[in-house]
Amino acid sequence: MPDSKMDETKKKKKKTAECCGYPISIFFIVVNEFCERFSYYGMRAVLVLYFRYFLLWDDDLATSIYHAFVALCYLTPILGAIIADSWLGKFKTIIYLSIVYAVGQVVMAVSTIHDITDANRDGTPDNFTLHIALSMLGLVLIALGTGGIKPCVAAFGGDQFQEHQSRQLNTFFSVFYLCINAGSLLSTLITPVLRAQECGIHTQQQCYPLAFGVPAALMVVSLVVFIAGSGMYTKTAPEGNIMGSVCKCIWFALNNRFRHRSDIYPKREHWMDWAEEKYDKLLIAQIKMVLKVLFLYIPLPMFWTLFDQKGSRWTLQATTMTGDFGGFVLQPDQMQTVNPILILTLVPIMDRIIFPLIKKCGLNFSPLKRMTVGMLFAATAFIAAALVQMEIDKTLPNFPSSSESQLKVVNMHSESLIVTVPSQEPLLIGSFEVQHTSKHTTAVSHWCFTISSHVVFPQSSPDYITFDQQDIRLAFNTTPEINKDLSLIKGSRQTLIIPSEPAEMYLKEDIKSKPKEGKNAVRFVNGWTAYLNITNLESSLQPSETSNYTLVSQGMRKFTLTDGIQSCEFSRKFGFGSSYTFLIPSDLFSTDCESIKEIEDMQPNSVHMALQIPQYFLITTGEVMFSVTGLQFSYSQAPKNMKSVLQAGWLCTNAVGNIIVLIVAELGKLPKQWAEYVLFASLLVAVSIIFSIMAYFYTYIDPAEIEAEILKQQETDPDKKKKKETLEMEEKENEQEIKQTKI
Ligand SMILES: C[C@H](N)C(=O)N[C@@H](CC(=O)O)C(=O)O
Repeated sequence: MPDSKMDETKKKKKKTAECCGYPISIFFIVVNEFCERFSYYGMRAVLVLYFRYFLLWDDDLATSIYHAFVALCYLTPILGAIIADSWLGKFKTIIYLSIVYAVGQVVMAVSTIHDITDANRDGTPDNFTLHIALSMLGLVLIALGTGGIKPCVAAFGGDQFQEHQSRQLNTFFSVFYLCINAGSLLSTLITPVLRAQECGIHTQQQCYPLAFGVPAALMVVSLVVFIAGSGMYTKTAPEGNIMGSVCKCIWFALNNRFRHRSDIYPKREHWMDWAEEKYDKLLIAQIKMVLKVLFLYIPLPMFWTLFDQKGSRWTLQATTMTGDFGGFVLQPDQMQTVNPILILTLVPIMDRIIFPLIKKCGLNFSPLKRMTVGMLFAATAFIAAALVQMEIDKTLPNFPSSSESQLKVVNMHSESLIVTVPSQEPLLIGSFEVQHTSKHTTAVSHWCFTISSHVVFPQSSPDYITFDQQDIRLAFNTTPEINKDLSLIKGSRQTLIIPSEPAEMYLKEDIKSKPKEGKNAVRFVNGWTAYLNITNLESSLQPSETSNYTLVSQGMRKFTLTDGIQSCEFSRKFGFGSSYTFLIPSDLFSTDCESIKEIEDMQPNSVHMALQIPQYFLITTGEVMFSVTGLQFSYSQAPKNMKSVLQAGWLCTNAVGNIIVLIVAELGKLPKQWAEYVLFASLLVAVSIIFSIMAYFYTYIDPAEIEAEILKQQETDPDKKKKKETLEMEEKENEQEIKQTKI
């Protein structure tokens, strides 16, 4: 069937398939967008944690790859726009690229199954290279898919409406944006919960396969829903390679200008006017409009640089905070849901109340002014993030620098000990065994089997003595006196365990950074006379032995201790990000585990995640003013046939923003995280000042009006054909000149 006939048939179908004035096909597109955004944001919500804790990359690498991925997602729309406009049309482009997208999500989910390479069944993958390769392949396919379909889906939705449905068309775009945020909200809530589950074939680990698998399934659903609506869509044929024409026209203008660089040629008003010899006045005027807007876009990436750090730096910040909201516990990666929640509430509030109110006050809050204010809001969000970071830093332990070592002493011996530490007063270390007596209260307070914070060491953190030399000698007042030479590890925290037999004292390395994902690190020192099995520990503990740290989640945790004959249960409630050493006494079973004592190696996170809400509020207000306005501005200032070109250009500002994060984070490595936040805020303030100056000189246009005027002029322009002929003649003359010069 010829194309025109096919379109007619579709339109006829569409007329019958309407509901409340809307084409029914819109339902499929809106549901498709909801599922696709669920898939994209769900995967993105757990991505940085997957890099950090599954692939074991450090914060900087995890953040860099995350932003490189987001940048790629916003670069590929150009490709999608070209494919749709000049080759496949929107419908086929959406289908083919959605298949690529779904395959990418499945590959990504497979890459997170630790069991596929965990031959020794220790819970960690044996072949990280395979997992990295698979996940990178998955991410490239996802970026190609999500970015490729992005400029097509909304436009395809718009194509479904007929001229008399312009009111419904506007509502469609609002509903479309709400669907994006509803999908984002649900997935950002759900996928972190799925990730926090434990699953696995050989060992139980964080359930990344489920957290990535559900978004993959949603992408398949999205594709199926889109195909299901196939019979109802209005499918417009590809319009031709508009991007290609634009590039050729610009290239010709530049070339022609260069050839006529001599002063003998009269100047033209605009450098694009040098394309007049060959190209339509209309196309030239359209390109001028687009270039004017693209020029304004130059400072915009800085906004996205800050905006997209919600998913990386801010999520990592949340892992050092507490998410206990009383009735429920929020995971660090779930904090990102605050953004879509606020979007769903702020968009109507801004549109219905704030902007009309500003208009009523007689203020001209033009789109470009709104965007400038949006940038300033984003900058203040980062100042808020810096203030929160300063609060967090106050609660972080005083970790040793790379030239220092820290030491703590645990006395499991039955007597108090006096230890002489280099360049310190002799210290009394109360015995763990005699702790319930008042024997040791003279030198130390409370249950002090470690060197107490009450003994003043100006340079040490609580319970740790900090040394700036590696080799130290400790002297203990035992008979005969024990002298212990220790070689401390630089930049590390260690505990000297003095067992019931002091001569067998040994060093054990302590945790030296906050436990991952807001979990708690716990270990046990066995003061019981026989070996002990403890739930959650990898192996049984020999007498006087200290276990390695094991990670436990927030909440009430129960440990069962057994020596094979007797057993008892020990329960404790944990917060976020703490670390404890539990000391098991020799009267363990007679006290039913109650005599177990704890040393706090690291205090739990105490700064509440709710403190991140102001920064989320500020950045989302910025987003509504900047992003939503920017989209409308790009649409309203673009000529009819170049709306997708400008959309792709707009999305590109987001890509560049993410590339800037990579560069600034790598080049400007600042020792303090709060300083990096302040740096980003300052950069955005500087950029928003530049943007406001550029905006001041911008004149708003009505592209349709300009286009209509040019078309009218062209109709009465007899020179048009003549100009083309002159140009061809000139070109021939030039070629001949070149040939003659060569001869
Ligand atoms: C979830 C965000 N608040 C949002 O609305 N994002 C939009 C715009 C964008 O980031 O490109 C989307 O995902 O399309």
